[in-house]
Amino acid sequence: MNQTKEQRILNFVLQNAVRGDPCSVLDAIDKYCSEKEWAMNVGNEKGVILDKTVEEVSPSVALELGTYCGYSGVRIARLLKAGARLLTVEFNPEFAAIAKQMFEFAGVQDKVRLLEGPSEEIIPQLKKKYEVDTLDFVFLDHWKDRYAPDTILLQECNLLRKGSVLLADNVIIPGTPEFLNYVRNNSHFQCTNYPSHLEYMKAADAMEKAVFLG
Ligand SMILES: CCc1ncnc2c1ncn2[C@@H]1O[C@H](/C=C/CNC(=O)c2cc(-c3ccc(F)cc3)cc(O)c2O)[C@@H](O)[C@H]1O
Ligand SMILES: [Mg+2]
Repeated sequence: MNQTKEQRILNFVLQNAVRGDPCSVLDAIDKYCSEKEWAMNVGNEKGVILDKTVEEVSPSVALELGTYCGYSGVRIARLLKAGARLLTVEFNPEFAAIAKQMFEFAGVQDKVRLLEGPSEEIIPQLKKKYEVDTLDFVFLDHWKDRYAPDTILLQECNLLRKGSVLLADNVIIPGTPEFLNYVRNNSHFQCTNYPSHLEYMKAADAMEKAVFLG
């Protein structure tokens, strides 16, 4: 049976990274995806913006929408303080299986909980089923037309508190126009744009930070 690209990425990590060393896992994924096969990981340039935002927020409870192979999940989890946790949502079972192995190899599995299913089903379960009060940080990197409806759903479920930070990938390419219009024209959000580049490419991309003002 032919391997998928995501399986090839995981195998490259298993053979080239160091078990228990999250940075070596990130470096291996970036090396493979820049030299062999492009993949939609947030990458190292936008990854630094993600790192700085996570360090600034120092979240106790973080949510990621769109796990994919687990690159940004490893990136976020490696920076979490003792006792803090990352909930990451993925509805493709194959990608979820890859990401789980990625988290275990990186040694961050105790900080990460992968929730399998579509975000619109998982988000309303976070309080009761996953014992979330409010979210300190949310990384949006799933289907781009889901950013806006899920941001609204997070508010409807009372999962955001004064100061909750949303960070959205790809606001230029592929683009998230509905989300940008929503948060930038909403007095309950304070927005900041971070110009960067598409992972592993020269094309311009950007991330948008939207702080919920309560
Ligand atoms: C139903 C809600 C819902 N619930 C749960 N999981 C969900 C979900 N919707 C999606 N997923 C999973 O998230 C991941 C998808 C991520 C989608 N990301 C891009 O499309 C993207 C594209 C480019 C790019 C491509 C081609 C170019 F030419 C340029 C740029 C660059 C980027 O950084 C990108 O993130 C997959 O694992 C889905 O299974
Ligand atoms: Mg992305």
